[in-house]
Amino acid sequence: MSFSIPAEPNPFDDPAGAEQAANLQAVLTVDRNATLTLGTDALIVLDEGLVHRREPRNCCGLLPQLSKTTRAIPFYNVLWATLEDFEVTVQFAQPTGKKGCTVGHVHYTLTDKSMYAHAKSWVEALLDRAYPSGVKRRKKMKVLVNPFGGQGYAQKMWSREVEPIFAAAKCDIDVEKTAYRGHAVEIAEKIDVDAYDAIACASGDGLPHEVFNGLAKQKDAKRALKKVAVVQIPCGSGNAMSLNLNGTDSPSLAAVAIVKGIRSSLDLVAITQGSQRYYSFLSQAVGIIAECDLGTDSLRWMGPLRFTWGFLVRLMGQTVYPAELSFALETDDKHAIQENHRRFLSEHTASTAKKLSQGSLSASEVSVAAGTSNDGEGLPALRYGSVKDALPSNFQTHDMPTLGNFYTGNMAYMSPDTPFFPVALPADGKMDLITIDGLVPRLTALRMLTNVEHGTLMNFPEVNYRKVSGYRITPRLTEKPSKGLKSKIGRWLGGAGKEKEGYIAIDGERVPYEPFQAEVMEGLGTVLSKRGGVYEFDGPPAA
Ligand SMILES: Nc1ncnc2c1ncn2[C@@H]1O[C@H](COP(=O)(O)OP(=O)(O)OP(=O)(O)O)[C@@H](O)[C@H]1O
Repeated sequence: MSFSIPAEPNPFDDPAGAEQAANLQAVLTVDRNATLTLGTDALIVLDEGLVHRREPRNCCGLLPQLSKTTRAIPFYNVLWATLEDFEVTVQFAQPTGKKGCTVGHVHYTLTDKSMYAHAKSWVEALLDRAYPSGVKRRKKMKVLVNPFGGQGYAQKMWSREVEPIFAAAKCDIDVEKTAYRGHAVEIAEKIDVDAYDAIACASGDGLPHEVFNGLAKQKDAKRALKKVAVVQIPCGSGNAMSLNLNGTDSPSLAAVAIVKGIRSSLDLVAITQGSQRYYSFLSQAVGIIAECDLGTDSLRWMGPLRFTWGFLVRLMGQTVYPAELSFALETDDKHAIQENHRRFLSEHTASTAKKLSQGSLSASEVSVAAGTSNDGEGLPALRYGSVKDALPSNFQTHDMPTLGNFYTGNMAYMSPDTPFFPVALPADGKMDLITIDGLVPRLTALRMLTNVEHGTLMNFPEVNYRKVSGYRITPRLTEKPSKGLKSKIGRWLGGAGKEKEGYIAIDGERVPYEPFQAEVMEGLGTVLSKRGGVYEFDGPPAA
């Protein structure tokens, strides 16, 4: 029989002393009598040698006021730290206004050589805080640059704003320019997924779409999509992926977010159309949104305004896009959808805080990290069959002769300030489906438009907001009126043309105006994101 003595507090323990020892571990004293301290969220640099000249306020303004200089560098901004030959260097992302950052550094010499071992463990402790558990250091990345992305500025943005940040963070980079449409599909189809952590697309949303589709063509597609994260360096005209996952469309800020990115799962949507199969990560649009995205070429001179203008013209014309729509409904209770989203976000915040305090990976990250195991062969079978099959029995069908807007999203933001799908979640196994009748009063339609940026569009009774797991849409061909002054002026203003063909956009790319069927493949894709598991839009304000 054994028994244990209950733990008694040791009267010789000195908690204050232990704390002091920990504090000493956090401090590195360097030359110029400066100290580098690991604070709660930031590296604190206290350097008495750095003296500013402040506004002369003393001695009749003749003497400069001397002051100690303290600087706080958030751990999130720390890109790398080294100790080489008694030289300590910390490289970090230094903000340059609201929309960007460059690489800055602090550099000191260790004067007390006996402190070398302490300095070595201090640098490692700094790196542990800069790259907490779950954030991989020195990521290996294949960078694809679309030389035509962002009206031809993508290459410049990559080399000026992003490459120096990846280099400072010691990422292992292999760069390739895409040479033609579809090139990124081929590259991703052939890539050795074991050689990279991520494929980073210096582009708009077109290249990530191609990369997901290329990975989906690999022999061991499921594993490929789990092993390699797809990320966007926002250098295009549409940068929704970066806005949603990293909360920015600034290439340099996104670069830091990628360096610090947490692997997370992303639902992909499998689409069948004719004999084609595509994978969509962002959205599918039929009607007004697709037409504004793809059918306003005559208005290119307007720049980004062309989309809003095209939208308004169609709204005022009460343009309709008749279709038959069938879907597998998960829920259409908007109140329950918003409550569920709020609950998910607060649980995510709580589990992140717990993870940070324990320094451990969350369950979802563990499952994504497991992509290194040999757990997949091909892609999952289609639960609902293809567009060529009979409709599944759990699909409900609606005839929509006056459909104005059909928009399905897998992410919240579709462009800056437009969270069309404010309650979308990255890996909930559901698509967010919006339908709006084309004949809603014009004033209501205008009010809807102004509500999009607040994430409150879904609150309009005229807006159907559903969570679905699959759908089929069969758009009907309609000939728009081609005669008459009104229709001519309409077309000149970028309105709907007389063509029978309409527009369907999948992730912003045009596909044939033919029926298609879609279904969610839960968590099939992998991305890197700032907060891991949630988007950078926190949902509509509570009512
Ligand atoms: N070298 C190339 N020449 C022509 N097209 C290319 C090239 N490289 C990539 N593309 C195509 O450009 C398309 C748009 O790319 P991306 O989304 O990166 O840019 P973007 O600036 O947002 O452009 P867009 O407004 O046209 O979507 C993609 O479909 C891609 O296949």
